[in-house]
Amino acid sequence: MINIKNLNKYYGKTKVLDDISIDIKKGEIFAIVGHSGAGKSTLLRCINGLEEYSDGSLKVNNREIKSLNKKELKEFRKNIGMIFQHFSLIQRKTVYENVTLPMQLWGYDKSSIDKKVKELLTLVGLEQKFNSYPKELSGGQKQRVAIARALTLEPDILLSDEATSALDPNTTTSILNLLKQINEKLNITIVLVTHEMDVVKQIAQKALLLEHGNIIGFDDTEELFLKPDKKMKHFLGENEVIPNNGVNIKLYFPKDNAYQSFITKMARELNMDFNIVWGKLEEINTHIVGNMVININEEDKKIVTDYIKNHDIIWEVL
Ligand SMILES: Nc1ncnc2c1ncn2[C@@H]1O[C@H](COP(=O)(O)OP(=O)(O)OP(=O)(O)O)[C@@H](O)[C@H]1O
Repeated sequence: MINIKNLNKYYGKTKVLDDISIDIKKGEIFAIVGHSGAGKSTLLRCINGLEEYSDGSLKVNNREIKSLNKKELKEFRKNIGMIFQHFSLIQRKTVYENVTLPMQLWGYDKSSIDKKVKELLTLVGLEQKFNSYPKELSGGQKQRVAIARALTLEPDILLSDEATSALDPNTTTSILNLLKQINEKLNITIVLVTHEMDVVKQIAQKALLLEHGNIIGFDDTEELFLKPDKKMKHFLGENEVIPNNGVNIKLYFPKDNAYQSFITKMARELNMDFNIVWGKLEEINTHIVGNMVININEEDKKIVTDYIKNHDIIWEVL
């Protein structure tokens, strides 16, 4: 659905996107992640045609964005909804009026606007707030209004630029659940920009990690977090503290495997005690994944690694 190949983007002489190649499939929830200044918003703006790109290709539904003329671009953007960190609502208009705006601009008739707006405000759980003004709403409710407004023109794609960054953790989760529901119910592809790893873990099926405009990771979310490579670990600022003596073996528990009592079974069958020196279990994209580091004596290395090799476990000696 969105195919990006060897995309470069400069501001003046500064390269802010460097050789980006990714494919985003229809119906996917895709996260673009990175620290401040990584180029996330720039990439998002290239996808909706708000920003020109220097070279490379960016196709949405098989159409090259940079070859669209003004009129085609306007039509193209109709197919893309967008939500922002600070909601971008008009303060002097009611919730209902805010949501009607895109349809009014496109000249829809009053009765279809009314039908659509009521339907969407119900979908986002704001049927009691039609006549409220933005200042009377909580942050989460404001984002719900913005989501309803972004869906009025029935887009295929919803772009979210840090849409939960101004919200507390519980409200963030409720907005992410709403986005998931929209993705499933309306089959809308969602591309979200965020600097929050928790957001990625909660919602994204696939993620792109950007650093200074370069791709440093691009994979299924579980894979990225389950077995992070050196760059990813550095990115997450995460390092296990492990003993200097003996042998440290790291075991990875992929989804659906995390609760298996592998370590206790191994201890029993090998009649050996292990020191568990580091471990983590977490929920990523509704699956539990995790890893654990055990410390063993040097002389037990062969018997333990032989045992692990005979089981369906991802592992490494650190
Ligand atoms: N209009 C512009 N003109 C010149 N430089 C720009 C412009 N917009 C962004 N940049 C630069 O491009 C780089 C990427 O910016 P971008 O906003 O895409 O990063 P980001 O990852 O979204 O960061 P943040 O999370 O802080 O919004 C930064 O170095 C920024 O200073």
